[in-house]
Amino acid sequence: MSSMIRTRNLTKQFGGSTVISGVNMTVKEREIYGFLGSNGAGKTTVMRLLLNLIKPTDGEIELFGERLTVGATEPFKRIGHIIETPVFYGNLTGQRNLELHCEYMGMHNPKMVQEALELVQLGNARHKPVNQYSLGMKQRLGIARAVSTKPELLILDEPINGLDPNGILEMRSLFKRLCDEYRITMLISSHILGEIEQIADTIGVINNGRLIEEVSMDRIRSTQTEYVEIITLNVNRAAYVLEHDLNIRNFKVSGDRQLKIYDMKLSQSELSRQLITREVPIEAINRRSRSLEEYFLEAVRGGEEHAASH
Ligand SMILES: Nc1ncnc2c1ncn2[C@@H]1O[C@H](COP(=O)(O)OP(=O)(O)OP(=O)(O)O)[C@@H](O)[C@H]1O
Repeated sequence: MSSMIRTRNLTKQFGGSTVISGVNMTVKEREIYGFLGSNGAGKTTVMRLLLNLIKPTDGEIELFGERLTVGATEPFKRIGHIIETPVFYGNLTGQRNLELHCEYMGMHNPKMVQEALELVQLGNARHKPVNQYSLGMKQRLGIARAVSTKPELLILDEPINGLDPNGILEMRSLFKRLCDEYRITMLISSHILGEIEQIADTIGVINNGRLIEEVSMDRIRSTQTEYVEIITLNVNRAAYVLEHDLNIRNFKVSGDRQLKIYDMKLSQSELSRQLITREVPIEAINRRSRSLEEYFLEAVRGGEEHAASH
C-alpha cells in the first residue's frame, strides 16, 4: 500500500517557540487515520501544514508520493478538508453553498453536488438556508462540501466535536462509507479516543507537538493485555502472599486498595480461594483487559518522560 501523506521531521515554530517538533507521520492509501491529541497538542497546526495554509520551519511533506514544493497547487485539488468549524453563507441554501465552493475550486458539476448532499442525508434540506440548519446538519454539510470535489484524501479537524451521541454514530458510519465505498483516505483528528477507535485503522498520538505513537489498531488489539484486578483492604498482605506463598511475581500494586496480576497461571477462582485461605481481605476480584484509553495514557506518559530526559 502506498502512502498518501508522509512527513519527515516536520517542524513548526511560532515566534521562536516550537509547536510541532520532528513529526514523521505516514497515512496509507485507503485507511482511516485517527489523529489523537489533547487540546493544544498540535493537531490543527499539523493539518494546516499539510494543506499548505502555513509553511514549515523545517522538514518535508510528501502528498500522493510526491514531495511538496513551494507554490504547488495540484495536490490540493485532490484533497477535501474541514479545518476548525466550517463557515457557510447563512442566508444561502446548502446546495448553493456547495455550488459556489465547486465553482471556486474550478470543478462545477451539479451531479456531484447532489450526490454529496444525498450522501450526508441532506437531500431534503438542500433548499433551506444554512442558518436554519442544526449543528449536526452544518457538520454534515461541511463533509458534503469537502467531498463535493471528489477528493482522494479528506483531512478533517475534530469533525465529531459537539455532536450528540446519535450524530456521532451517523458521522462514524458516514466516514466508514466514504472510506469503503468511495475509496477516500481519511485523516481525522480528535481529542477523544472513544470517538474514533472503532473506525480508525491507524492511530497517531501527538503530545506537545511530538508524534509519540503511530500504530495500527490491529496491533493494539492484539497486544491487549489481560489481567486480574484485586480490590483488597490490605494490599501489603496480598502482595506478600502472592509473592511468597503463591510464587507470583508479575503483578503491580496500583493504588491503596488495588493490585493487578498479569501472571495468569492460577484461575480466578483458585486465586481467590488461595488468598482468602491466607486471610487476605478481598473486596472484589475481576478479570480485565487494559483499555485502549490506558494504552494511550501510558504512551503519553512515556513520551513525556522521554522528552524530559532529552
Ligand atoms: N498562529 C499561531 N501563533 C502562535 N502559536 C500558535 C499558533 N497556532 C497555534 N499555536 C500554538 O500551537 C499549539 C498547538 O495548537 P493546535 O491548534 O495545533 O493544537 P490542537 O491539537 O489542534 O488543539 P485544539 O484541539 O485545541 O485545536 C498551541 O500551543 C497553540 O497555542
